[in-house]
Amino acid sequence: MSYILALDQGTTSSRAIVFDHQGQAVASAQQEFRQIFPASGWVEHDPLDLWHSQLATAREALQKAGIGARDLAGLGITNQRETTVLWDRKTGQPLANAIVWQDRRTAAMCEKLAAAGHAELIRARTGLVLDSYFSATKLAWLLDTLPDARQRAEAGELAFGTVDSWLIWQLSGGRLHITDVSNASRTMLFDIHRRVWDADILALLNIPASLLPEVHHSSGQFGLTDAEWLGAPVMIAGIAGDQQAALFGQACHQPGMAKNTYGTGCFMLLQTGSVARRSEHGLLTTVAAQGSSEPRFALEGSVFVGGAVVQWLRDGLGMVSSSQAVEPLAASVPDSGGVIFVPAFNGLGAPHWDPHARGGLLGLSRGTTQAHIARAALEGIAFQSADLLEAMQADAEAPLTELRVDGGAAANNLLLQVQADLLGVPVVRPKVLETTALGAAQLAGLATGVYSDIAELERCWQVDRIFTPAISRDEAESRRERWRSAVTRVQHWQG
Ligand SMILES: Nc1ncnc2c1ncn2[C@@H]1O[C@H](COP(=O)(O)OP(=O)(O)O)[C@@H](O)[C@H]1O
Ligand SMILES: O=P(O)(O)OC[C@H](O)CO
Repeated sequence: MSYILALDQGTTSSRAIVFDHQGQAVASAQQEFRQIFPASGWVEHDPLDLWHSQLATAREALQKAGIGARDLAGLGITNQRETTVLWDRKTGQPLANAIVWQDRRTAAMCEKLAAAGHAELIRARTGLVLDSYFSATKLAWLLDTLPDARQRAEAGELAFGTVDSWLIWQLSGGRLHITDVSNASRTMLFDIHRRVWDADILALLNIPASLLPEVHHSSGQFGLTDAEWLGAPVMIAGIAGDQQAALFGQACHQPGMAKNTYGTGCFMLLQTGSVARRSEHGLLTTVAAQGSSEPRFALEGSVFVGGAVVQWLRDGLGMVSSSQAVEPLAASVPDSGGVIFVPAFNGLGAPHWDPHARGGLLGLSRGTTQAHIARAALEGIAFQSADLLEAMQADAEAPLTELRVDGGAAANNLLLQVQADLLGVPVVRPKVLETTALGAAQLAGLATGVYSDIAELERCWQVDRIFTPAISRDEAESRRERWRSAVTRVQHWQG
């Protein structure tokens, strides 16, 4: 009974990992699913794809581990955040595709709200910048657009959830409609200080409260899955948004510790303990995963396109056959040959918050090759993260001494070396790169007695490799100046 199953429902794939009581991954499974791009700046997922791929990977991981559901002490769920699902409470069927966090269709709605003077209230209550990134305006858009949706919502027939809620609803056969504080804090509907859904913001967007899930801590015995899914009921004991789960799995429990995850996007989180610090530099205040009743907060910088730029080189341009192949290609040239790639495919997130920016490849010359573009793409990921760290350093009480990293693209050594060079602080990669799933497993393990306390989790975290800065600060600053100049050229591109 000392295994834990972590379900990690990410933007591009669903993963399931079985961890043992020492936090070692015993078996894992992964499935990619369809990305739907119905219009420029729109991104959707089919909620049933999310559920089916997640269930299939859970079954496969158990099978590979050679264990059954009865061997599990519990299950932890972590997920792409903000992505908005609306479904029928009676049939469990989604009313529409999920609107993905990257989707910008509600940018105009946000601009209207800002023009009407609501940004400050939203900032003060939710810790967030008024932006289409978050669930609130996506849900309002669904209610405005789908026939009868608002009326049916008012009649209590519909349920809203981020992906954690959606999966838990399915896993529990519709018995549980819940979420945790870290996911709730990304909806732009949640008062992070009082820890309740915010009645004023709900009224502003005309969202009926009956749609919303119950909010819990991130660790606890929340309820059992139906036996039919995994062969026996399993206790759902951990829930957290993927970035907060990664902060937890990276053992960034002490205020001042930070991690950056290089997945589809890049997400840098700084643990601020019990203090909900307000950023003066374009970052978000968010709720960290909560292992106990003590509230925990973080400062977050979110970049919309990180590893996704590599996926675009692979799938959009056919330049590489796999994401891994980008590293040798980029390393085949000593620098980007003056090319700067600003991957603002869906606008720019922190610290710029510009939904109208679009991607730009600047500094092309007749001598530019695929290798230069590949290198510029990796540098573009690192430059964006450097902008986040600069904002964080400006907001933080003490300078950061290291940055812990994880996520799919953190396997790329060249990217992490460029990152350390630009930041001027060591970049530290842990042995377990699946820190998101690990964090979810740890939250579930704390609630089910597999782990005794946070100190035990801190002892399990181990370094794989440290990347130390290898260029002068002057050199780093001059490269970043070129980057900043490129960013100004792609801002406000799409009217
Ligand atoms: N070796 C690599 N170099 C650069 N990018 C990579 C590499 N391996 C994976 N990626 C990128 O990382 C992303 C996948 O990371 P992952 O953490 O699985 O993302 P998510 O949780 O957002 O689905 C993809 O966008 C992929 O292109
Ligand atoms: O699926 P990921 O790992 O790219 O994470 C997505 C974030 O949660 C979006 O805020």
